[in-house]
Amino acid sequence: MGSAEPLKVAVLGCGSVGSQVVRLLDEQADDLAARIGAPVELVGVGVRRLDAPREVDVPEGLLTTDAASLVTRADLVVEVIGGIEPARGLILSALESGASVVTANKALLAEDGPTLFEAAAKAGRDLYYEAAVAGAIPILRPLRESLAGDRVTRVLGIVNGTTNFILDKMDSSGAGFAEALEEAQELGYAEADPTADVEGFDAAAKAAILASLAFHTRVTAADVHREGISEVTAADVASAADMGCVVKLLAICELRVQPDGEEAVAVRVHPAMIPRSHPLASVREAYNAVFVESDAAGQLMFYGPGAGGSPTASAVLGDLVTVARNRLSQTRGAGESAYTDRAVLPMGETVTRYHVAIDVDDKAGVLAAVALAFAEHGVSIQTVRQEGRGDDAQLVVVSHDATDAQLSATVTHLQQMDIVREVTSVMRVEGGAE
Ligand SMILES: NC(=O)c1ccc[n+]([C@@H]2O[C@H](COP(=O)([O-])OP(=O)(O)OC[C@H]3O[C@@H](n4cnc5c(N)ncnc54)[C@H](O)[C@@H]3O)[C@@H](O)[C@H]2O)c1
Ligand SMILES: N[C@@H](CCO)C(=O)O
Ligand code: NA
Repeated sequence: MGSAEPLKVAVLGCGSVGSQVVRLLDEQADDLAARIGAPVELVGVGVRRLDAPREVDVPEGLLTTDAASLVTRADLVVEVIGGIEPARGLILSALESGASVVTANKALLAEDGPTLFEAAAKAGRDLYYEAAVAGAIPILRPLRESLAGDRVTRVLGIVNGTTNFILDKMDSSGAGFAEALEEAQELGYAEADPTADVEGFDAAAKAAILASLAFHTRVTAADVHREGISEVTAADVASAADMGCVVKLLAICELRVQPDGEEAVAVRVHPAMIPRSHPLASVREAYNAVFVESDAAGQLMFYGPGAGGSPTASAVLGDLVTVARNRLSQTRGAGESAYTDRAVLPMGETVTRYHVAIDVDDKAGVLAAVALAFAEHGVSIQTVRQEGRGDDAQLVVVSHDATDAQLSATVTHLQQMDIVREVTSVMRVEGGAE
C-alpha cells in the first residue's frame, strides 16, 4: 500500500472552501493516504492573485495563477472557484487531460451539468459534487447510491442557510425582513449583495441538482420556478404562527403521475408555511435539511450544516477519497443517471394548498362573495376566519389542494371585486395532510 504512486491533486480557488480543503489535505495526510491506499500529493493551488491574504499557509511554490496548466498536471482536480467561467473551461480541460474532478459549484452544475457529465463519461473519469448541495450534509450520494433501489417521489429541502437564518429570526423575534437581513449580514451569514440567497437563485440551483438525481432525469436551473423571501412580511410570519405553522424557503421536487399515466417532475423554490410538527420546522438558524419521501423507505431526513468553509470542505474531501479509490482500482463511480427523460411541469400545473389574506369591507355578504370567487375557479376552501373589524377587517382563507393556475385566477378575480380592498398575502402551505 505504502508503495503506491502518489495521487496528484490540484485545488482551484483558495477562498472559504479551498483554504479549508488545503488545510485538511495537510492535517489529514496520513489518514487520507491510509483510507485511499496511496499518498495524496498537492501539486498546486490555483489562485487569482498570489499576494492575497489567505486563511491557510500554502506550501512554498504551490500557488499559481496559471490554473489552465495546473489542471494538466493533476490526477484529481478540486474546483472551488465558483461561477460559470473560468470554472467550466477548467473542469472540461481537466477531464480531457485525464483528471477526475470534484467540485462544489452548484451554479455551474445547475446551468450546464449535462456538458460536464458528458465530458466525464467521454473521458472515463469521475465528476463528484456532494458539496454543491447542502454543504456537509450527505444527500447527493444517498440519492445516487443508497436510494438507487427505491423510487423517490418527493424531496423537500431547506437548502439555503442564509434565508433560513432570516426566516427563523423573523419567527422568533417578530422582526421584519429588512431587520432580519441586516442581522444576518452583521453576523456574516448574508453577503453584502444578498440577491443570490434571498431571491432563491442559490436554492433553485440546488433544487435542479436534487431533482435530477432523485428522479433520474435532467433538470436545469431554468426549469425551476423560483420565488425568494424578500416579500415575506412580519404579518405573514405571524399569520403562519396563528395557524400553528412556520414560514420556510423550500426547494420542492415532486414526481407527478399525469392523467395519461406518464410521470413528470415539478421543481420549485418559494417560501411556504409548514406545520410546526413537520420535521423541517425544527431546522433553526442557518442549518439545512432535506426531507425525502420514497416508496419503500418512507420518509427520511438529512440534517446538518449546509455551508461554511470547513463543513463544505468535509464533503469535498469525502468525494476526493471516493474518486481516488475509484482511480486506484481503475473504475468509475455511478456517474449521471438520466435515463427517464421526464417532462418538467409548468408552475401553473403544480398542486398545493394556499393561505390567502384579504382586506375586505366589513359588511354582510362579504364572506359569501369571497367564498364564491374561490368556488368559481374550482378552489375548495378548508378554513376561513375573520380577523379585525371595520376598516381592519381581514379574511384569512386556507384552501384545499388546487393548481397554481386556479389560485392565480382566484386572486385576480378577488382583486377586481369592490368589497376587496387588497389581497395582502398569498402563501403556499406545504408538508401537511390535506
Ligand atoms: N462557502 C460555502 O459555504 C459554500 C458551500 C457550498 C458550496 N460552495 C461553493 O464552493 C465554491 C467556492 O465557494 P467559496 O465560498 O469558497 O468562494 P470564495 O469566493 O470564498 O472563494 C473562491 C476563490 O476563487 C478565487 N478565484 C477566482 N477566480 C479564480 C481563477 N480564475 N483561478 C483561481 N482562483 C480564482 C477567488 O479569488 C476566491 O479566493 C462555489 O462554487 C460555492 O458555490 C460554497
Ligand atoms: N449561501 C449559501 C451557502 C452556499 O451554498 C447559503 O446561505 O446556504
Ligand atoms: Na452535501
